[in-house]
Amino acid sequence: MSNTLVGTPFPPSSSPSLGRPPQIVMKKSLLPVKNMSASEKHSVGKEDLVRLLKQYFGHAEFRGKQSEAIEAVLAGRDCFCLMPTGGGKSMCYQIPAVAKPGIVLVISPLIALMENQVAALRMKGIPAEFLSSTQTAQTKEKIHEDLNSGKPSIKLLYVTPELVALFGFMTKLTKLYNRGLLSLIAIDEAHCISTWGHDFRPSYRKLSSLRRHLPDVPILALTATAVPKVQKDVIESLCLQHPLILRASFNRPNIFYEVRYKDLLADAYRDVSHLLKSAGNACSIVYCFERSICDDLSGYLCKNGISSAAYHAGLNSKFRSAVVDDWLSSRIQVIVATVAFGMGIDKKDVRIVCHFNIPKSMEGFYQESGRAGRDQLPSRSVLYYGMDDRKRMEFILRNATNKKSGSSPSSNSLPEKSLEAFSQMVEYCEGSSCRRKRILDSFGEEVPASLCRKSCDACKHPDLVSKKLEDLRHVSDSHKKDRFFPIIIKSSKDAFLEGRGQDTEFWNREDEGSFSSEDISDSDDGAEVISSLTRSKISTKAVLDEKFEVLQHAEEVYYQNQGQRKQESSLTDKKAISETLREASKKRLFNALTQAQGRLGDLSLDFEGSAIFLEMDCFKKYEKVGKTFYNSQVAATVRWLSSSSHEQILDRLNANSTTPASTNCKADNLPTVTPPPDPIIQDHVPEEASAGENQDNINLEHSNESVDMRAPGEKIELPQIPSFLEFINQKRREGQMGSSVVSSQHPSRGVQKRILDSQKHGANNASKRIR
Ligand SMILES: Nc1ncnc2c1ncn2[C@@H]1O[C@H](COP(=O)(O)OP(=O)(O)OP(=O)(O)O)[C@@H](O)[C@H]1O
Ligand SMILES: [Mg+2]
Repeated sequence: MSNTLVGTPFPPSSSPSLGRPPQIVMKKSLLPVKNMSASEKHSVGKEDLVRLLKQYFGHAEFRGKQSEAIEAVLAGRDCFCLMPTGGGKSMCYQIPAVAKPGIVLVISPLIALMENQVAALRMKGIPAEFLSSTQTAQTKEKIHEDLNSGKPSIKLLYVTPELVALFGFMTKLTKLYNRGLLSLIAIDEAHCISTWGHDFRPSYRKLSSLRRHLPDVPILALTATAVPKVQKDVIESLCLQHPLILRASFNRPNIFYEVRYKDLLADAYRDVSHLLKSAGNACSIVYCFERSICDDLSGYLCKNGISSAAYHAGLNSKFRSAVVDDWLSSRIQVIVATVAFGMGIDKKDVRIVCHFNIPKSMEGFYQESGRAGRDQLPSRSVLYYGMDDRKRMEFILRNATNKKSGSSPSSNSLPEKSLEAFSQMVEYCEGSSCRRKRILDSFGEEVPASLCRKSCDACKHPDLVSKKLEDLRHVSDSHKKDRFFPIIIKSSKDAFLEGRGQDTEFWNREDEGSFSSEDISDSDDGAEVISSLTRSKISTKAVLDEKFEVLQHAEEVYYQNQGQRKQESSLTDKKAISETLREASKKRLFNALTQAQGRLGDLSLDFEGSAIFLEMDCFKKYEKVGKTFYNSQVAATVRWLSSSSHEQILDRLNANSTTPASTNCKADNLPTVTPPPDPIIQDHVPEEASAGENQDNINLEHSNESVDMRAPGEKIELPQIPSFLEFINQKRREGQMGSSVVSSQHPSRGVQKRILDSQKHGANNASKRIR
């Protein structure tokens, strides 16, 4: 064994606890890296490395390009390592950590990922630590103490890119570097640095300063998903110098690829349930693009005897951790998740990865489906393709603003880039050729179709797949003719415009962390994309909404300052509109539509889509106000459906559609009728009021919508929005008059009432019924 090989410095510990590095007995003193000669750097022989692999990790030999990568970095060379999901990239920096003196700095995007790896390493007796805001000050202090000591015991230090960007931490790293203690910088999931990648994280961009601050330390960039453009971007951004570029094949021969067509299935949920049941108790992941679908589908699976749980960023972190623990330890079989789940999860026996909605890019799809079969045993990837999902995704990608791409010069064409990437997924689903070849082609890997060996549906059952695609085309054609398409498109669009897109996490992996700006990326945030989209597209309504929001916020701050924080938060909870309530409302509206169909004859409607749309309408108006108003609005809509005419219903559904599709479909044939009013808050309206009688109604949230619907010349004055000062002064006056208690219990109603009052005076003809 060579002199520089660390040997067996870490006696394996059976139960090392996090935050307490195991006692380390160093056989040799650590030599500062900078003091090593070039020949010494090369001196760790291949047999030594295999020995360490066996000793610490129990593996007999290196896989793929592992040994090349390890040898390169041990020789002090930069390396770009492209290996498939589950290919064993972590080993490329873990072996150097035990083979070489000094500390390996690992930059990793997720805290969960770091925690997992650190725990696993410590179980193997390798001193590893991570730094994040989730740790106690005491733990962090211990780590820093160790780093500052003469002979740090830590061999691998995991940190987030956000931490590296902090001046204070960079200073610490520079000190370690100057003492010759930094042996390697490993950047995991390195594709996150590129705006061309599917998972861009602005914080990764800041890693470009590493080379400047720590010039002599070799950098190892690792990823499973980098198309040539991304590869170039990563290498340039990290300033890698003459890196060794290692590319292992992306082929995952043990995964069978299949596409199922939702539009040809009677019930997609039932199909998923059958699929999972057919695999016995196999461990599986189902990816959905919305939180509500995760909840809903998981509930359905549970009802059908499959142990499953939902996982998404809308659940609190304790609950999510419990779900992951249960799933990792096989207490639950299926995890139904958004893309917030999975990066870095190393569960070997996942047998099925199912995409219930089409992913936004081939890279994402490859990475997610690649979580199947990490043990190299036969596994399946099943993608459920639906035309509505496709349209929805296209709409979202087209409208995603460039904000996400930060200040990168190449950021101007983000929507085009995204759409281009998405088109590969559509081709994957709608094509009849080998799925495996399509995946590999998209990564620039040219392979013959024979490589597949009938391990995708297109190669195994070519006639069946062709037949399905033919059927799909028929359905698609008749869909265009018969279905009330605008509703679906409108509802999905509105979901985004009105902020519901926060439930959609296709781009939003890192919100899994949700700890602090140090730990997660701060600008790659779906909500931001949505809000800028909202601003640009519905500016008129947004002006009113925004003011209302500012007032609400001011009011909240005011009361918080008055020491009423507790009362306020319990009020917020009470006002919250839960997903369960929303689902129940959809069902009510669906039933009302069915009854309207019974009353009026053929409505030619997609009832489910229409119910979703109407519910969304109620939700978007009253999301911020609370569930009482929302419930009233749903009830009013149900009543309105029970008394409206055929034309009024169609008109209401169609009038709100602004997509081009609306002009292609039924809208053209509809008679021009006076648009019916939106059903509005009718708490104060007699039950028997007809839709026609509601015409004069106006309410706060859609007063400007109502203006649009009126005949030209019929003007409605918008309510006066009080200034912040006016608002606060009035609150004070109310307080002096003893009315603050009432207002504080319903702060937003307080504002609302005043606006409604001014509306009453200002728009006489429009506000008759409000009180
Ligand atoms: N040489 C090897 N022989 C056998 N198993 C190995 C070898 N190297 C790594 N593994 C195992 O392969 C699994 C995947 O390793 P790892 O998590 O490093 O993959 P990865 O390439 O980082 O995947 P991902 O892209 O999903 O993060 C681990 O369970 C690891 O123990
Ligand atoms: Mg990995």
